[in-house]
Amino acid sequence: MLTDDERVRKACEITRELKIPDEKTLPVLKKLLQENGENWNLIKLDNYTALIDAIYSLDEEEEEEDKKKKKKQTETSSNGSSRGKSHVINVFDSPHSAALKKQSQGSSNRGKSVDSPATLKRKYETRSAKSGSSSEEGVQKQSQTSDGVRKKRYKAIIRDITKGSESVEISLVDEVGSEQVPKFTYIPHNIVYQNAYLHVSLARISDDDCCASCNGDCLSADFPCACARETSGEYAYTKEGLVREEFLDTCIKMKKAPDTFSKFYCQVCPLERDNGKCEGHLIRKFIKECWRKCGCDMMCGNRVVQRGIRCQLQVYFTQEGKGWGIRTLQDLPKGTFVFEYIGEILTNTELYERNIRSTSERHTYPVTLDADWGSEKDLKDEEALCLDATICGNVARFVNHRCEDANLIDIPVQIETPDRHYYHIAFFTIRDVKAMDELTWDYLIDFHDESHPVKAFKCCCGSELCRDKMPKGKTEFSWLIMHYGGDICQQDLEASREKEERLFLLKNKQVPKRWQ
Ligand SMILES: C[S@@+](CC[C@H](N)C(=O)[O-])C[C@H]1O[C@@H](n2cnc3c(N)ncnc32)[C@H](O)[C@@H]1O
Repeated sequence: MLTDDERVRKACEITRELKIPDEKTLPVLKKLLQENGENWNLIKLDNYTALIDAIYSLDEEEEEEDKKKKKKQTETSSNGSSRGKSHVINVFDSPHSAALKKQSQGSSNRGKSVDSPATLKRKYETRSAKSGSSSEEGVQKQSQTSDGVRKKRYKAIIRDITKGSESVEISLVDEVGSEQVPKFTYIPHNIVYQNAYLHVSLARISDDDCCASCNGDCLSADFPCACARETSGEYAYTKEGLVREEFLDTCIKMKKAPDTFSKFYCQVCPLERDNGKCEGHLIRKFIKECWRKCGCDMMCGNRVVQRGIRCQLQVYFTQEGKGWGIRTLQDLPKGTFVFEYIGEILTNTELYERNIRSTSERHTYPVTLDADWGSEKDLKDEEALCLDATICGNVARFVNHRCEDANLIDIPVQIETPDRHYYHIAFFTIRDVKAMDELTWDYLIDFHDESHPVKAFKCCCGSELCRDKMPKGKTEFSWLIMHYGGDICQQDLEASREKEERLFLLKNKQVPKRWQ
């Protein structure tokens, strides 16, 4: 662990490499630290991008001031003799004058006070999350006027895409430097678009569905409260705020080997508009958090998702052709809650109509809320719900797909209503994740499904088990075996229940000896 002095020294070493003197670095650094609640992680981010940007912004302003001064001098002298005018230009253009100018800038810096945090923030925040054309010009102009060094450095485009609506700031950076900033409105909570009907009311929460007599932290009580009943009498979370391993592993297994779990089949499926033939909806495991009628407090260990994002995250432009993605800026242990998928709550009909109207959107952002359709009678199109983060959403709208070995899983979470027609989609880490790793989710796309009305994107996930790279006609199972080797006989393949079990093991690289 470095001391503050060592951190400052390190920051100066970096800026000195860019020929920035310490007397310029230090006051800016001080202001940035004040502004960010002494958060060194943000300062160090992407090799001190925020710091370097703030220093350059200061330079830009000074250059601007210099230009104005020069202009004024020129104007004044043009009112006098023309010799005076050329003299001013010559002095500023000679090598000697450049050195003089540098010196005078240095001294003016020492005398000059650094911008207030608010101004620095404004400079650094070159655009708001909802971009307009003028801010886009700003980004382009920046790259045109940059010198060689500046072109290479990372450009932080948005300091906080959440616009202060989350308890952590989430920056957006573009290391490639050529991408348009995404256009969407950041919302930290789901919101009904128009027709969706959410059965949320206090009257629906019966005594059995809450823990009115609890106090403080339910996880510290001697016995699990009513809210743990949903998860077999044990809370889904540990005291450290992570999803319990056993619960998490069952959820993972459910995703990877769905055919070994119960499914609900609609008679006429709202998702299969054309032929209506239902492919089955998994009856998922839910987490149930304490809520309004419960007696515990907000810091109760059984309230994790509802407290919102706590991890340090960043949106960045991926190099592999996936567009924008999300990475973690800190190590995350297995079972950490990362974010919820937030968007507009639409009925299936509304989504369908929206999709018909939409012009060629490169990326898509809807997720169906079908984790417990089995608990209701057949749902109609105008009842079935989904979340669409295309226009309004949170950071989760940037989560990219990865085949088979993604590091996040979505788990349905019941919070304000026992009725699972509406619920929250929360993302947790499946394994330990290292700082700067991209956070990914397996969208479970079948890349070879030609009957699907929406053509899947060309997958660039980079996974060894990429299903898009799987040769056409190969079953997923044989593709995995091809990858890991093994002499599985046809009978093995046919033993379908076990097959799913084996698929799960193969995907987790736990291939039993006899199969290798
Ligand atoms: C929910 S968005 C994810 C954020 C998106 N990358 C962006 O720039 O806004 C889903 C879209 O991202 C792109 N995408 C996600 N994962 C991908 C992958 N593995 N390969 C290629 N494109 C991917 C696809 O265009 C997809 O429709």
